[in-house]
Amino acid sequence: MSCKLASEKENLVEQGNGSRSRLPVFCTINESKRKREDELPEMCPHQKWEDEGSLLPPPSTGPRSKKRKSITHRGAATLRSTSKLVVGRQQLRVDPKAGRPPSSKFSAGSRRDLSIKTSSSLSRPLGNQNTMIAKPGPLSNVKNLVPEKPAENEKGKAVHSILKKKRPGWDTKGRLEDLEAYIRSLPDIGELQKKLEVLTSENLQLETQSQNYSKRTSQLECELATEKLHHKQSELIRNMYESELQQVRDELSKVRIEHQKYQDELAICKKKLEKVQNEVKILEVDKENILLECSAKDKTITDMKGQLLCEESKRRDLHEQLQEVKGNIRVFCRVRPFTAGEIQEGEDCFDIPHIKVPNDKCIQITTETGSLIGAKTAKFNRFQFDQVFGPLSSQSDIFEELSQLVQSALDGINVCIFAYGQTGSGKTFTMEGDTSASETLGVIPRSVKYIFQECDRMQSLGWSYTIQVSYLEIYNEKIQDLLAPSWNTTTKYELRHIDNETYVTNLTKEVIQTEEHLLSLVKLAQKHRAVAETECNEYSSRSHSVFILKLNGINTDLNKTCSGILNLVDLAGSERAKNSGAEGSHLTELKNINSSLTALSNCIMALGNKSSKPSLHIPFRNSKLTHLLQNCLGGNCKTLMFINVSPIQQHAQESLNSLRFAEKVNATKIGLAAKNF
Ligand SMILES: Nc1ncnc2c1ncn2[C@@H]1O[C@H](COP(=O)(O)OP(=O)(O)OP(=O)(O)O)[C@@H](O)[C@H]1O
Repeated sequence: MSCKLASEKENLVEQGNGSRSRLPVFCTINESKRKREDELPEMCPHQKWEDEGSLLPPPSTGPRSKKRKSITHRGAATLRSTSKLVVGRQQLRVDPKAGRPPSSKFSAGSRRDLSIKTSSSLSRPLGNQNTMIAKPGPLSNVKNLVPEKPAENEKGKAVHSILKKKRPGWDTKGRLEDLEAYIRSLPDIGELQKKLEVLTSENLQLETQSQNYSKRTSQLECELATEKLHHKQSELIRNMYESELQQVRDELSKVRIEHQKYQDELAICKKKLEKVQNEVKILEVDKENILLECSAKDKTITDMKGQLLCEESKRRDLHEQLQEVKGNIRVFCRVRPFTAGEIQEGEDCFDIPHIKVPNDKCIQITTETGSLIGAKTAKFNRFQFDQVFGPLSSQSDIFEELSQLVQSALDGINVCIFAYGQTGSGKTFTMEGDTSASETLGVIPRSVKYIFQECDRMQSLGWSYTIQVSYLEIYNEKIQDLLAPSWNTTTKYELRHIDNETYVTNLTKEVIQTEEHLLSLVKLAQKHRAVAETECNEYSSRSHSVFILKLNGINTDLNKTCSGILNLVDLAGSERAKNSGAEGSHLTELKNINSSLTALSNCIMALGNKSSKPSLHIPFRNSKLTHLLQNCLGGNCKTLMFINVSPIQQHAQESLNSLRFAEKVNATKIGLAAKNF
């Protein structure tokens, strides 16, 4: 029984244009014959196979198949555009469509080999199949080359039917007939050749076309690659620009927001500006009104200033008249309290048993006098003065009464204020005070403060002042400068007279601008005194200190000047030499002190008598003190004598002496004070 070997194996067939087409190869074999063939002894396998009338060799298996394979290779067929069918030594062109050689007859050689060859150049083994039928490939021309299935045309059907016939081995003729019939059924080889030629030419055209297409394809691919590159570049650039654009857009949106913000602020500012401008307009109107008011007020001020000057002039006149009434020489009495060291614990420092101040103009000192029978009797010594200050009186109480005299000095009058009394009676406390506290400041710092205040007030009236200070001491009739940069006793200070004015040679004159400046000068003076104290015991008690303030005023509006001198004198202790029991240098000191105090007393007395006796000589030059103060004593000056009284019982007699001296001074009437204009 013959069977079809599942032989639809596909083979690749190269075509003219280089492409490949898969061709199925059919292989049929009569299996029963093959069995029989295997059973045949010593037969040439070709012979056997040919004898059985089969065109195709059986599938190759084992040693036999190798032989067949060789046959097959010899007869191997590779379908190309041109195919040849070789039968024996005859080559027949095969028309694959017709499936038969052009001639229906062909002779078989002694060795009846059957093989199908393709053009040698492209031939390639198709495997061990014996029969091949090319199936239609992708090209239409190739389709024509491949014969249809034998069963699909008439001739093929006939061949098939012939081949299917069972011929006995011995029926050689029959088998030949079958073969001839089969050959006849094959297509016309000439036609096939023509078709092959056409196909070859078409194939060449197609190859050329294909090459052109390939070139064009590679060219296009190149262009495409370039285009792609350009496209990619453009894309990159676009991306870059898009990114930049985005950034710019972001920035723009930010700027727009900022711009909006600024516009809002600008609008607010504009509103504010408008408001301020309106306010400015209102203010300008106000300003004009105020300027008008100011000019009106200026006129009023000028008028008032004139009035004030008149009033000031009247005030000065009235002040002078008042001072006149009060007297150009006045006496104030001050009783100091006990110091802490002078009383027992629990005792009242203000309670002084032997001194009483019945009113502000009277003082009573009780002294004891011995009688003949030995019993002591109390004697009440009463004195009347312009003002009496008890132990409770403060520094400010004192200055309140004094300030009018300081004002006189500012008005251009020479003023002398003396502190007279025994040692320790409170002279220095009254004149300088304790500079550690404002309440305990004495006459000197308070006068300066008052002068500065008055200078400010007078400035509004057109007055400007210069304040010049000198501070000296007279010890044993010798002048010492307390404001010298350093304490020295070698410098000579002499009294001179120029233009009716007394001055001291080499004396320091400090122009002071502030109170502080003055206080620093007071401290310097205290320092010099302390040095002098170490050189000479109780120096300050035995010297007269003179604080001199020269006040020079100028009023350019009134074209006036004024010059006044304020002398604040802390006199030396007024102890009587015979009572003190002093000897030697101390006695000399006391004598000098007493002679100068007597000279002062004499001068004051003489000044008092001068009104009735104009030719009366005033002994100013009897002491350095009166010589120095001669221009500040007398008719054109004002004098205030402070009598300081000690609270100590043992000092009562000395106190009485001071009070009696003061009483005499108080009784003196000096002529009218004259202004230094
Ligand atoms: N009014 C007073 N209130 C309180 N203490 C006073 C008063 N007066 C003077 N003293 C005190 O009494 C003491 C003596 O005073 P002060 O030194 O002023 O006397 P003095 O007369 O100047 O003496 P001297 O002649 O020795 O200089 C001082 O301790 C002083 O502080």
